[in-house]
Amino acid sequence: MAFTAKILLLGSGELGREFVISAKRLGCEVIACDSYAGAPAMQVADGFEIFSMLDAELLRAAIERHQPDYIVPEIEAIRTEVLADVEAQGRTVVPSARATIMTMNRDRIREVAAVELGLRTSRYRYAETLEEVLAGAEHTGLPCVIKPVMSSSGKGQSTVRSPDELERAWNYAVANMRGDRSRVIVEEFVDFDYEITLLTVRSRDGVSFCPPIGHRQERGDYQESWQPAPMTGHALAAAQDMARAVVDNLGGYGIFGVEFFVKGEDVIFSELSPRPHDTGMVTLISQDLSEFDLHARAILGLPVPEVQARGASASAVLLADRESADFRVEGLADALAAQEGHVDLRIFAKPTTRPYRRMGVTLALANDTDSARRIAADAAAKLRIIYEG
Ligand SMILES: Nc1ncnc2c1ncn2[C@@H]1O[C@H](COP(=O)(O)OP(=O)(O)OP(=O)(O)O)[C@@H](O)[C@H]1O
Ligand SMILES: NCC(=O)N[C@@H]1O[C@H](COP(=O)([O-])[O-])[C@@H](O)[C@H]1O
Ligand SMILES: [Mg+2]
Repeated sequence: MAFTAKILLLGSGELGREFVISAKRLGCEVIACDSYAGAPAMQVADGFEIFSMLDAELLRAAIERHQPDYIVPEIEAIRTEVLADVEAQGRTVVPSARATIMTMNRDRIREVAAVELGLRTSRYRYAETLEEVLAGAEHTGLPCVIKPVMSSSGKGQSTVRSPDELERAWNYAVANMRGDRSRVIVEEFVDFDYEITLLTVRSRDGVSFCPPIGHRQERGDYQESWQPAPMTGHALAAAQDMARAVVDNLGGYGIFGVEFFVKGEDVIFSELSPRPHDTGMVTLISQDLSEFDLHARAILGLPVPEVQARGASASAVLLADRESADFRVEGLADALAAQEGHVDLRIFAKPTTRPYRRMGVTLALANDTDSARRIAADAAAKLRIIYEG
């Protein structure tokens, strides 16, 4: 078959699945990798590989076997040294090996943003012992947020409000971190008015932005998102300037989800994903080209036109509440029968559930973001996970 390009996708969750669909529409061949069988992106890809992407030898072997034109990371937990090696040998890593290394480690990206680029961030300190955690909290003040430097989706993260909680937060972070570096970041708690993801595309046409996405998080994990997030022109311009500086520093082509906290007119850089962002699933309904379409176009070196927004939109998540390998999702007809606005959904068809695992998302398009949020949340509430075992 005459495919446009061959892509090795490292990580095959719900974000990967939508990316595969976008890439397939442009004629690509995609091999989806993850550590378990039946992952969402594997269900729609041309081929799949099941192995731990943290294992350098297995990762190298998969790259050798498939000889991809593009290596597209979809998760953070990847042996990024291998990506640096293969990039040095001439392979294309999306957006760049450097971007994957910097963003996998909170301390590295924080140094780029706060020190090298001088962007506004929360006050912070790193800590490798309980004593350093205590000193860090002295520096930031309380409340503070403690996170492993290697983690995502809020894993190992806690907010500390009184000094006697610091030890528990340190132990929790170390117990839930990824990788082998017992290192945390102690961050000043930012009492923000709202937080946003600014989807930023770096392509052959330069840097462009999607309208800002507002979102609400619980346990460090996203619950609902909406677009456009209302913000002043001044605050949006400040966020765009910071996002541009960061993505130009990281380099390469693709979409980035740049996260900010906003308080009044102050815009504070938080972190970013060098790939589609979970809160950006709202673009599946809100834009003519979704974040996944934009990622695919940018990677392939295709033109990236200005995004056409369809209107006020929102997404809301469907979460599991227990462990099961025998379950089904019901209520799709009820969820899609909203009387108002347009409603759509994605069911990820993951093979197992666990508490708080994201199993699906609802999408709504309405006259204003408040209505879109309400419609998306109502639709999500009509979806039910029926556990058989
Ligand atoms: N310093 C802070 N002050 C206030 N809230 C914070 C702070 N740091 C994190 N949070 C809250 O926790 C959420 C998750 O934090 P962060 O994005 O750093 O974690 P993450 O594990 O990388 O999440 P993801 O991988 O899903 O983006 C933020 O979106 C925000 O709601
Ligand atoms: N915030 C990062 C994020 O949303 N990542 C998305 O979740 C998947 C893992 O889900 P799982 O833990 O349910 O397998 C990842 O593969 C990616 O699609
Ligand atoms: Mg985040």
